[in-house]
Amino acid sequence: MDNNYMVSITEAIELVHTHTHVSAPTRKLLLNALDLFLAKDVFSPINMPPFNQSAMDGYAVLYDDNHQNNFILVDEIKAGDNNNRTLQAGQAVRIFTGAPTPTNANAVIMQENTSVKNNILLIDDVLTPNKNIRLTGEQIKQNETALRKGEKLNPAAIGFLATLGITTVDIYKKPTFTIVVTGNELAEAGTSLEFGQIYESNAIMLQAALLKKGIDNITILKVKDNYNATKDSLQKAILQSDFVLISGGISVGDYDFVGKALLELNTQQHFYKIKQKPGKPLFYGTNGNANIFALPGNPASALTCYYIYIETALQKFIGNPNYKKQTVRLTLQNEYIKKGIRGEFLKAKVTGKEVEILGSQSSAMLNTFANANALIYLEEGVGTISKNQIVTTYIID
Ligand SMILES: Nc1nc2c(c(=O)[nH]1)N[C@H]1C(S)=C(S)[C@@H](COP(=O)(O)OP(=O)(O)OC[C@H]3O[C@@H](n4cnc5c(N)ncnc54)[C@H](O)[C@@H]3O)O[C@H]1N2
Ligand code: MOO
Repeated sequence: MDNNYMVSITEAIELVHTHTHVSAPTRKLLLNALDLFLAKDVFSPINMPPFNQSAMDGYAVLYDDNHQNNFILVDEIKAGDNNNRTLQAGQAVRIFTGAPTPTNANAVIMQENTSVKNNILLIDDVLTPNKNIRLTGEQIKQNETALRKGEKLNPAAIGFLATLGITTVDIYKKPTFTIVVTGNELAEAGTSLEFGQIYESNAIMLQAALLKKGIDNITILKVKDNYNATKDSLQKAILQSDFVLISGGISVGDYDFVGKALLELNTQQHFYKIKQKPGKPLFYGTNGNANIFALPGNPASALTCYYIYIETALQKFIGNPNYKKQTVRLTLQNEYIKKGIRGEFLKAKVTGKEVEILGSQSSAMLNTFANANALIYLEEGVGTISKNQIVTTYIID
């Protein structure tokens, strides 16, 4: 691909959808699978409930046309009792919530609607078949599908599988990330700045964004603007990670070595440069199992590209069937004068159904991004937009 060729935003998103490598399935303990997506259907190994259960504290009875109000009490069964008995018509047992009802009991009467005199149970209630009995397998039967491939394991899903006695599940594993930070001008926070230096902030920012998505296996490599050092770091990152994010060094300057090094390492380039602002010089490629994004060094560009492209790729990788980013349509609160024809992502603040474009839209500035909870998307070719216009917005969280 010609390195001056710029794809459109929609083409770039489509290429990410198409080329992102998906995770290999792996078996995990239930709790370690929280928020991950099932790689296989899960079948229930048991009936749930496994036996007819009382849903109330009261009395289990075997009633028929001749036995509706008076029953002889013959036993007591509490939760956990291994008492698998039967009744004769007209008999009742004292029973408690969660206890196994006698095999042929056909109703449980809550104790508030009963009285007992001389071992005779009197009922002030209407008897209906299986009243207050949780029947065997009524939630799920043995071998039925409990959860389907692609479902996300939220706390309820984990609880549900635990009720079936399941301890492990096959999920798509979380990716490992390496963030490669390039730039001679970058100093560590906590040290004093020499003239010409700025503090390095992209690594921790991207790390924070990934941590919010539950990604914690992140290696950070820092490299000077030197071709061989850049190439060596990229080689290492590609071999060790599912995702490689590179910050800086991707533009056209004499010391921007990232693009050249990635191609030299036989990376398959899917695009390099997008008709967008910010984040024009964004490289996306794959190499072996690695998904590679070389982000512009400007902090707001890097973070915008993260939200729009990398988060999408991440969701595809972890098997989310709905990995495509959703937008909402909101009413704009302030005018924006758009210059140029590139598509734009604007830092914005959503309140209810309204959205406000924030100041400091420069790709070098994070001061208003820090207050943003959304990115407004203006398509290529769109001109100035006015107050009360409906705009397409990505919510970032
Ligand atoms: N002749 C041209 N020059 C530039 C173009 C162009 O099309 N033609 N594009 C501009 C645009 S747009 C962007 S965005 C940048 C991207 O450049 P790089 O990705 O090569 O990034 P750097 O030059 O390394 O850095 C850009 C800027 O960001 C600061 N930076 C870099 N890394 C960090 C970091 N880890 N933490 C904080 N700040 C960082 C860096 O000091 C620069 O100020 O290229 C334009 N130039
Ligand atoms: O594309 Mo750059 O990210 O506008 O500054």
